[in-house]
Amino acid sequence: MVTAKVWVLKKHFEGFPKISDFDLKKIELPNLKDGELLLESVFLSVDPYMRPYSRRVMKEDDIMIGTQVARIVESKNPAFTVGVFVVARSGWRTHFISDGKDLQALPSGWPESLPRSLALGTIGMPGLTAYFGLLEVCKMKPGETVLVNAAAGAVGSVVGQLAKIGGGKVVGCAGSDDKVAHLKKIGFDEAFNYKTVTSLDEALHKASPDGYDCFFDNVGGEFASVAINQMKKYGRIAVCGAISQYNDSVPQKGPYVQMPMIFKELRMEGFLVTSWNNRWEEGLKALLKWVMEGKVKCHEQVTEGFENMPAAFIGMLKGENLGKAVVKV
Ligand SMILES: NC(=O)C1=CN([C@@H]2O[C@H](COP(=O)(O)OP(=O)(O)OC[C@H]3O[C@@H](n4cnc5c(N)ncnc54)[C@H](OP(=O)(O)O)[C@@H]3O)[C@@H](O)[C@H]2O)C=CC1
Ligand SMILES: CCCCC/C=C\CC(=O)/C=C/C=C/C=C/[C@@H](O)CCCC(=O)O
Repeated sequence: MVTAKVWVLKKHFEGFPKISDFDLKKIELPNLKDGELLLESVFLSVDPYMRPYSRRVMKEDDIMIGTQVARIVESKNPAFTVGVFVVARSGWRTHFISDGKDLQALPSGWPESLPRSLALGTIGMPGLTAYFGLLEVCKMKPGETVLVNAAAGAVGSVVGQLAKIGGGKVVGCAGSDDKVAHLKKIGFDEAFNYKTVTSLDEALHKASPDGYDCFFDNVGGEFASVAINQMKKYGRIAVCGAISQYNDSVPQKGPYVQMPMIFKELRMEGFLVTSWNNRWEEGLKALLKWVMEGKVKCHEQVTEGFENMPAAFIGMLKGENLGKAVVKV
């Protein structure tokens, strides 16, 4: 019998999640039946969506939702071999049993030298979010100017690099000077610390006096209200996330966007990366190629230890991560 450790949602979050909202439990796993696999989590993802989704899809005492890179340690399923690594959506667990149907193989051609944790970030769901959000929602064209916030994070850092590959000018903002320095290092044309500028409006104008063709919004709230006034005519806004609001007990007033939307004839479109599930293989193949060619640089914030999952999650929500936040078991 294998004993799995799991993190459950002890109490629904009120405002910012607290360590006391989580509970660490042990579960004795049964012996495998024919067709089943036993897997151990190697890397686990902590993502912003877990905060808003917890209220929508979880009840108290549920195991926290989430994805992991896991290794097959025992197999009674001829289609799966012990030692193989896969991406699973089994939540915050150290070990779990699967029938194989919910497992994704790493993209073919994954080199031994490439950290498998990237399958949770740049070459995974966040990277695909950047890929489809920029190419299919923003529909960025060469020579255009792209604005992205939370730019040093898992999604934003890929948006900026894909925009450069696509021949765009890229402006990014993030919440620390170290993150701003990182953005410039990975090729952003302009970058600023939104927490320290005296005026967001002036900072956005200085970074691109002609305005923005595409705005990849990860943050929402006040930032979106200011940024929309600097969109160029016929600009496109990809509403990817609203992390500035996830921890609000009372939702902020939405940005007043009607006037610029009308007079600039803007297109604003919300999207979920899961809407392109049938094209994830295409996206992952492209992202893996760009990473191997050195055109997309990857950065991870690795927290050691399964016991530190709540701290890693809370830290990410507070902006303590540079790059994709993952937990190494
Ligand atoms: N639509 C979709 O299908 C998907 C949407 N998303 C969304 O994309 C966004 C980025 O996700 P991801 O890249 O995984 O996360 P990140 O790796 O970017 O980490 C979250 C970052 O958000 C920033 N942040 C946190 N709170 C605030 C705030 N109040 N105001 C401004 N910035 C804040 C912090 O960076 P900083 O230092 O810049 O403050 C923090 O590091 C999220 O909104 C997420 O929900 C992600 C995946 C799929
Ligand atoms: C209050 C409404 C909030 C709506 C959307 C909030 C955030 C958008 C976002 O971050 C969406 C993320 C989508 C992630 C998809 C992840 C899947 O690959 C895996 C889901 C994990 C699981 O099923 O356990």
